[in-house]
Amino acid sequence: MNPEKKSIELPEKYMEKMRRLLGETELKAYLTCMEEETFRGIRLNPLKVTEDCRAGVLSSADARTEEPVPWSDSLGYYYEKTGMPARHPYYYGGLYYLQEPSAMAPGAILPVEPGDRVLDLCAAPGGKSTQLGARLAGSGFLLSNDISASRANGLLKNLERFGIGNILVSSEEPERLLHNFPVYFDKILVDAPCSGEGMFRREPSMIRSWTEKGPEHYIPIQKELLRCACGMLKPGGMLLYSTCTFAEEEDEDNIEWICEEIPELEPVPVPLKYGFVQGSDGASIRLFPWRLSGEGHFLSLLRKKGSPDFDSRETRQACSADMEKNNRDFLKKREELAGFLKLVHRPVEKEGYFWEREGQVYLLPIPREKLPPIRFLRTGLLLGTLKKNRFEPSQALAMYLKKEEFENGVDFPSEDLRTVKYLKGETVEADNAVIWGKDGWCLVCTDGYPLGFAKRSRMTLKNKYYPGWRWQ
Ligand SMILES: C[S@@+](CC[C@H](N)C(=O)[O-])C[C@H]1O[C@@H](n2cnc3c(N)ncnc32)[C@H](O)[C@@H]1O
Repeated sequence: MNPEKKSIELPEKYMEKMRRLLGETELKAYLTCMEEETFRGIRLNPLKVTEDCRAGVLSSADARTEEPVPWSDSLGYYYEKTGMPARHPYYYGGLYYLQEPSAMAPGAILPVEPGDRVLDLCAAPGGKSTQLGARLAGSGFLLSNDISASRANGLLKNLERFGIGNILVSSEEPERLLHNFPVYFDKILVDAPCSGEGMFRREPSMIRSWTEKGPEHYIPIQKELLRCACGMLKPGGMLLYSTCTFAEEEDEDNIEWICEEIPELEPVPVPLKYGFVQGSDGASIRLFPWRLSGEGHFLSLLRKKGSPDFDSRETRQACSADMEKNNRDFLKKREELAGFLKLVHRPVEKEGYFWEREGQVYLLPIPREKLPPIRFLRTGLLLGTLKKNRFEPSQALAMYLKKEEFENGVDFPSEDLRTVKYLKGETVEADNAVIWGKDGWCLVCTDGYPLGFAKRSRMTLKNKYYPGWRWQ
């Protein structure tokens, strides 16, 4: 499958460890596979890609349709080294995310359901958050956090590009999150920073950083992440801990430690399918690159004993009455927004709470009073900005909508040069074959998938695509 050979030198200390973990035969298989080409994958966005257009999207993304990533909920596909899925307008339309195939497992195995409160504690750049957010299908919400503010910016862009509106994005210390969200979440992912042993083939620079900062550097960080995350988990809730390292001291040993610290936690065995290898605790799993088509990951699923609260239906009914009142009052005060929403053929006023801060209007997934004082990069879906007597819609709103959900639009074929021109920020001219509606705000699409907004005057489209999102 991977004919190209490459040579990777591994530190002796690491080799000894792997020999102990694997034994001679498996070690040989490991070393052989380290000379082969790395696996590359894309994961489709189920919020945008329907069954009937799946084949077309995959072929545009240069993906191999005959071989889905087995553990990816039928959303992941492989592509060859020569493929360039990030150089297609569909990538800009949020139709898929580029993700190493083994990294698709945690987001597929954590059993997220619509309506859940989900926390992704170490979320940037958003591979797993985009997956978890899509699984919520617009109901419940996802708090995506990363301690690095610069990385969290990229995370936000990826979530917005995927069209996920029910998000909170923060850049906070886990301890501070714990203080503000004790015993709060139904599902939590801790995709911890680690020594990265599973990434050595894909990113050989990780080998050097392993010799400088090996497992010992990461263990205390991982324990702290687990301690805080478990404190935020509700009884009956599930937590998935994952790393991209094979080191037992960062993997099973941490799980054993947290289960001793918090006796209400119990490991939930992950089914041994697809070539997964059982961890030494009998419940967790490893993905090894010589056993399956992926680079390497460790996963452990934990459950907090006790029953989930069953008041959620009542709470939701009360919430929807509050939401209606909040939004009615808001629209009375903000006629510019009310006027703009006449162009939107989707009941956004039933999908969250309108809230304004410094001229920006958001659709919050939870009432404003429930937002704790933490460092948010984003609170819900940014709908747009209130200017003097007018409302300017955001890029995030364009990505949230479907083509038919906006009154005025233009739809360029993806191979039409005007599509890339639009993505580069240029003014483009439309024609009668591709445009509908009237002058004013216009949703620019490609093959039926929204890319952003433009301001239309006759056939001229003044570009409103965000500069930070442009085609490079
Ligand atoms: C393995 S990466 C996460 C990858 C991400 N889950 C994805 O799928 O795209 C680990 C992340 O943890 C973040 N991180 C490191 N220490 C942290 C801490 N104490 N709290 C929160 N995030 C942390 C890093 O900035 C890094 O982005």
